[in-house]
Amino acid sequence: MKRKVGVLGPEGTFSEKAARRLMLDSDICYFTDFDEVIAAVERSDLDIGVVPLENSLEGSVGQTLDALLSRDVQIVGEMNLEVRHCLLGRGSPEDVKVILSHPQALAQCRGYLKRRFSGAEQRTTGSTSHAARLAQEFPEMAAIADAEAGERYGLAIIDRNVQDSDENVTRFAVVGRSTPKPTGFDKTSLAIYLERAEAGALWEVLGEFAVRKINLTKIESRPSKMGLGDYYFFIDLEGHVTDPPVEEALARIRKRAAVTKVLGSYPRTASP
Ligand SMILES: O=C(O)C(=O)C[C@]1(C(=O)O)C=C[C@@H](O)C=C1
Repeated sequence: MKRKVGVLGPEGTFSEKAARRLMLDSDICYFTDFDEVIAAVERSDLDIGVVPLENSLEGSVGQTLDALLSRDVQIVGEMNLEVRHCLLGRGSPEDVKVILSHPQALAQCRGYLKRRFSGAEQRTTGSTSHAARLAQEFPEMAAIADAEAGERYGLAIIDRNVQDSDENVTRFAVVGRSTPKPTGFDKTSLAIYLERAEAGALWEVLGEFAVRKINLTKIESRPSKMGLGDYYFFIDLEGHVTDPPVEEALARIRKRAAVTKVLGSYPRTASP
């Protein structure tokens, strides 16, 4: 039986592109946002979901991090996708009065939009392909989306490669329900909450990794939503949660931190 894979819809999103690159033989199901995808994995309505985690120009995707933290799922894989945006529409550039896209995509093209379309109104949509579907209906609207979404919705390419840098890479998480076995080339993602952030608390947590020569590939803070200045720390490290040094470090950190949640331990991609 084909695996049921959930992504942001409608057809033609970058999330779908990432999912198809990873799993050729699958049934793709479309959802309105990343939390919906992750919730469907949690309910076992899906085998897996593919959601964006972070982008090289715009940073983390907050909704994905929040859903991974609050829901009972595991990251089971990751993949990096080069994101090339096009300006798509039915008319010529002079006809464009409104530019539509997902907030992440508009932000990745901020410089271009300011330079070339400072007079146009920008409106956010649920996804890049949703923008393309809307632009199909209104000639004064143009969408920032993938060239393939343009083909699917019958739009012309007004401009190609409109992202602000060619180094525009989005890292996607593959989300499932159980932890993959160690491969010897793994990554572990954690969320840590230090209730009483005393002086040196974060330093002590990081020290547990440093003394065991565990390499961290990412650390960032995200609001706990319990008050201004109160944060969760999201940490990625090289290694599997069953590797003895990682296990030891986590056992020590659990004594110190109010929350230590393993978001997943999964094979890491060779590219950074
Ligand atoms: O709207 C889409 O096409 C998506 O899959 C979402 C998304 C994102 O939120 O990061 C995915 C990749 C790009 O970074 C831009 C948009």
